[in-house]
Amino acid sequence: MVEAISWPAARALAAGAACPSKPSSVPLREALGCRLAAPLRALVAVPGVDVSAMDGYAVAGSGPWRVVARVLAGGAPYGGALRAGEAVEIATGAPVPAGAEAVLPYEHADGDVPRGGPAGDLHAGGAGGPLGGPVGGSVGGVVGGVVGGVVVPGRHIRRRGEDIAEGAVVLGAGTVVTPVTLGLAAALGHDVLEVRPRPRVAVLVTGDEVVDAGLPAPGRVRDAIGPFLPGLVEWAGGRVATTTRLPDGPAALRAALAGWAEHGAGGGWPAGADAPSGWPECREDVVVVCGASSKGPADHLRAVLAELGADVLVDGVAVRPGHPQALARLTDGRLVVGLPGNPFAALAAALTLLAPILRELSGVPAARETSALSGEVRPHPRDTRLVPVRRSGRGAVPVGHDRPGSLWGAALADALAVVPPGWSGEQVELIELP
Ligand SMILES: Nc1nc2c(c(=O)[nH]1)N[C@H]1C(S)=C(S)[C@@H](COP(=O)(O)OP(=O)(O)OC[C@H]3O[C@@H](n4cnc5c(N)ncnc54)[C@H](O)[C@@H]3O)O[C@H]1N2
Ligand code: MOO
Repeated sequence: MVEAISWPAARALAAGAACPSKPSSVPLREALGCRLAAPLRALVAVPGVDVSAMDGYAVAGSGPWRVVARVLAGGAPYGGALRAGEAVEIATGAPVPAGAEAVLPYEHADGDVPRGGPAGDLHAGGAGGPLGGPVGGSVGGVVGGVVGGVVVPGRHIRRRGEDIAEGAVVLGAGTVVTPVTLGLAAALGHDVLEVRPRPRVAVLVTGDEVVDAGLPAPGRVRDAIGPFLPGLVEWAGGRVATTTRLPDGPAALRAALAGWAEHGAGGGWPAGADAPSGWPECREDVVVVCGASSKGPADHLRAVLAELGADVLVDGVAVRPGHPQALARLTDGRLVVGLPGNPFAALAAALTLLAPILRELSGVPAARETSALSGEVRPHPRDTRLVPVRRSGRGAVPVGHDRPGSLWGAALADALAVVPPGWSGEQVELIELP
């Protein structure tokens, strides 16, 4: 057991306690924010065939050209090869017929070309489009008609694989999946991505005085930690799988940490235990316990961890706020993070112990930033202070309202400044807030 270790040591120890998750295939939507576990390859070429880059006419040889067909994106391609002097009316993205040497956009075509919303009508394939006259008619530009103009060979034809060749590696393993990555992956034919999956987090909110909704009665407080954890966990690369309210008392906490499967033999709750209703089987990677971290009569976390034979890795951190935080490993390998009940202290502890664990498990890196600090800051002689700040042209400025029981300052802030013990004005690290 380690007593109140320094803040940097606690953060490093938390990161080192996590074993990175095994790669798995997940549907595109679920991959957002994860790291690619394998390079992303093009399963198809882009474009997949030679296509037109413009709405107009695909032409062969020199003009004028007789319009022999119309080809729409998504419609049947032109069956044969174009011969010199022939053209097909073509939509952007439609396959260019064999033999076509260039595409002549409508607006560069001479002759009796009807006007009026060519692209939209052509894409829609609707009759009444610009060239929507009867097939075989004699108006210039319609099938059977004639168009002229000047073309540059190869112009306005996107060749197969010109943007991305089939089989090309477009992103390396380790890339973080962004919304744009999902679009690219879909364009390249992927339905699933091989990623480091998001670690699953179970949240246990303790405290008989804690209520979930409405105005808290005298002596009660609204849960302010449960509501911020899912977003924080998601931001750090994980996912909150369950949030469970527990009554004060060691039995419920012990049972919840040990898991329903072990304690609910025969489907029942252990005799004498005040069982939380609907407690799901707890098989997440990390369990977060909110409250019960200190030394009061209702603070049972340490005793329960000891009973369960957990390996306590961190027992108190020299940081303000948040010093009663804890980290332990259960015998089945799951990590338990103990957050203090005071909400700003819980946030500080979540950023100290939980976020590094989730980042290590998911492989999603944290932004690193240092800054000058201006305004009044009182360093602590022995402990690191985490101070809510806003960035400004003259450095990070404390926003105040930073009592351990209140999230006001952190809600006004865009980062926490890490003020080391005995700080004397040098640049400080900023931890980004979710
Ligand atoms: N004798 C000592 N007492 C305390 C110490 C200490 O070292 N020795 N440390 C203090 C510090 S610092 C903190 S932080 C708190 C930590 O308390 P616990 O983690 O044991 O949490 P509780 O006692 O249950 O609650 C503390 C405080 O927070 C409120 N609370 C609890 N859960 C929530 C929640 N989900 N949302 C909003 N507020 C919550 C609770 O009502 C209490 O007011 O211990 C100090 N005491
Ligand atoms: O540090 Mo407690 O963690 O002050 O609120």
